[in-house]
Amino acid sequence: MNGFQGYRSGAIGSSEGVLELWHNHRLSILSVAASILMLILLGLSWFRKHEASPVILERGMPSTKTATTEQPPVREEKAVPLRVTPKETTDGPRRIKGEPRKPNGLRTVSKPNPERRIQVLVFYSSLTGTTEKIASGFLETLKASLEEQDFELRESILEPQVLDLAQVDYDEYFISPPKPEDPNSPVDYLYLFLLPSYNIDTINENLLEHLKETHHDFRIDTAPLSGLLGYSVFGLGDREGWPTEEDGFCFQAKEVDKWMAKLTGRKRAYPLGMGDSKRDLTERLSEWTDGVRDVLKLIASTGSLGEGVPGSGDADESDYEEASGEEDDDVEVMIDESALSRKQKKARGGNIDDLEDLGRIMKSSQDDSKPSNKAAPIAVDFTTYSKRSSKKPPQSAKEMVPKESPTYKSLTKQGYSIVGSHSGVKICRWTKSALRGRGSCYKFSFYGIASHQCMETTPSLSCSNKCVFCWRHGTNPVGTTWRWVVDPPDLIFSGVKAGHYQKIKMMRGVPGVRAERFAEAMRIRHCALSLVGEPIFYPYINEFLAMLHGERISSFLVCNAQHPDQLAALKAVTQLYVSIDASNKESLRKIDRPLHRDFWERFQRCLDILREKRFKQRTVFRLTLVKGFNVDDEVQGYADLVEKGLPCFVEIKGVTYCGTSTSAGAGLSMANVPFYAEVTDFVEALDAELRKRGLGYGIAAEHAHSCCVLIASERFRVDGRWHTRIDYQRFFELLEERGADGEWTPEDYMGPETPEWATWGNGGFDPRDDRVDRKGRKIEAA
Ligand SMILES: Cc1cc2nc3c(=O)[nH]c(=O)nc-3n(C[C@H](O)[C@H](O)[C@H](O)COP(=O)(O)O)c2cc1C
Ligand code: SF4
Repeated sequence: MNGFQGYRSGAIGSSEGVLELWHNHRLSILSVAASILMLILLGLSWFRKHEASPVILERGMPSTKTATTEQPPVREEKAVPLRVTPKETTDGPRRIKGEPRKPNGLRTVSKPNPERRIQVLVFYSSLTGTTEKIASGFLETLKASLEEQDFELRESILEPQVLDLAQVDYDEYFISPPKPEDPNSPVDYLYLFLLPSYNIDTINENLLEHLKETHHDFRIDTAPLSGLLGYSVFGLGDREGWPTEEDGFCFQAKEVDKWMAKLTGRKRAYPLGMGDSKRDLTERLSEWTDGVRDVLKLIASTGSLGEGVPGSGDADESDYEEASGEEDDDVEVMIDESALSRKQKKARGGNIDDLEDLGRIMKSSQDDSKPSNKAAPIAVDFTTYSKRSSKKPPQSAKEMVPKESPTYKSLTKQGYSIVGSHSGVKICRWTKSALRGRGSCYKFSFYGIASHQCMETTPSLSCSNKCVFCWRHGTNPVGTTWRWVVDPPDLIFSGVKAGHYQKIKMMRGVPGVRAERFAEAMRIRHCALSLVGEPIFYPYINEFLAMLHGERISSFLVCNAQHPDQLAALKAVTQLYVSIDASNKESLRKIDRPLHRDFWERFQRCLDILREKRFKQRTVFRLTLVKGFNVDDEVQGYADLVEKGLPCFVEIKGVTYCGTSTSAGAGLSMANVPFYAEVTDFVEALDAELRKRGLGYGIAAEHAHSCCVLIASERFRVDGRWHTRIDYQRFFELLEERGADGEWTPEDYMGPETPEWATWGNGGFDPRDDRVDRKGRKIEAA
């Protein structure tokens, strides 16, 4: 036991003893004297404690008796209010809970203070010597990488130090940040931990006990280490003895990470890393080291951890899932579309012919006075004009989503980054989930897409439908023609990538994000062109696709079956989707609310085109089931459409309800969301109908978690086993060998067998991940 533990329990015990004396005993001269003596001792211990926490006092931390409404200001961040909880009972100590305010989900980016130096402290513990060796190697790597930095950066970072947790005085480092030796030369600290796990009593237990006690100590702030610049933990373990995290793999590193999050007020600088000392330690450690190095550079150049989604450190480190405003991305969510602006309504009545007449010269409407961090828009008019109309083309075009428009505000509020004037990128719920080891979307189960390496984007936020289940929140531009300035594809490509990476980086401090997945996420491998809007509306979609493929990023493109000419002209994509939202004209009109008068003919033509493409590309029908709209009595109709288009796959998915007050405006409610059993009933009926017609389809896979089932053509069944996954490597090889117009078939890049857990009847949840409910609580396998 270390000296500190004795000291703490003694102090608290004394206070209770004194109270008892006062309240429960008749006073004798002796007891009064003893009490006075104890009060003096208690006072001294208070004094000692506060003296040991100079940063807290300096920053105006209130004592329990002098509660103020101020929180100590964290360096370069605003002072934050303290929440004072009312006394719950008349006895017991008064508790004051201080929590750093969540600054709108973002950490402030500030300027470094040239006066201050950064000190990296590497704490480690080691029983059998592995971590000790690792720690000194890590120190050398860190020092060497600092040597490579430019002079200014080097100057601001002091030589990193390694500290053995068996030797350090916890009071010195884990009640408040250490005091600098020279008060005139202030130092800010970054704590790094290299920690093996032991299921026996070791120094790790003492450390954890200390961290917990500090957090729960009513006399000091719950986050007394918030003065640190940040912290990060790397755990060492052994999968041979402790194969999974549930079995205890690296459990103490996880605990230290959790308690440090609370004590620092969510200053997790980099996700928790974990390595198996017998297998992947070197690889995992080197990923974590790279990440930590980048963060250190960021701190040295900006003075803070930069932008970040709030991490952890809430009172209960609750594995908090951002519930507010978080929808299932890439799943259909019901939103009120009735709130179209008058302008938009007017636009609907305007030109409604298709984009056929490309290539007229257009006068860019770019406002020169605007700060331009983007390349100039392409001076080409892609507007289509009615053949019947004698109207002259307009001489200028506007931006689709100008910065000052309500659409821009609405989209950015929903988490989109707007790139240029008509493109958007957003990280989806599944990307976040995969970063935290909580499962990827159905595209992983079916096609092998790891969600944390997937970018969801669109080069056109505008669309020519107003589907009742669309989640555009009623503000997106709609139109049948491209009436806007066109941004060049390279601008969009670099912009969406930057936007995506920036959003991934903001996940750095979120509890549960795994260092390994975080590192992998910094390389986009897939692109889902399925965000709001209609991607093939963008006149340079083929050029944009070529850029994706050039960086070996696969493309899943979803279109709304309203632009047959663009669909016909589309070059190779990894997987080509057409939304099939209804099986007949009336139903389609009701659900998609298309702007094109000849929407049904366009739809039919798209199916013909898809049929033609089926031996060249992986073609998919995407059905979104909305009860009361497109399910009842439509099985035959859908089977007709499958017979017409003969897609490689049919994805059937229940609509997702986003629960906003605006949903009702589109005439939808929770009652329109089918249960999974209803989805599977429909799938079985459709499957039976397709079999009856001898079309060669079968139910291949499912992802019950997102209410999605996959029917596949027998072309993707080999020796009785489904092969719905994709060989991405082969796809790129084919593209590179034969070009985007080259000849090959979808079977040429058919991937390995669909994993057993993903096949029909097995649920489709990756057993390596943890299933959690919406509150982040773990769901045990049935
Ligand atoms: C007695 C004992 C208990 C251990 N308990 C765990 C454990 O609960 N979880 C884990 O992941 N690894 C466990 N390990 C593995 C060690 O954490 C791992 O070997 C580590 O690399 C040892 O680091 P060190 O040599 O620096 O002490 C245990 C090892 C021993 C010898
Ligand atoms: S495909 Fe990509 S963008 Fe779409 S839900 Fe899955 S991970 Fe998200």
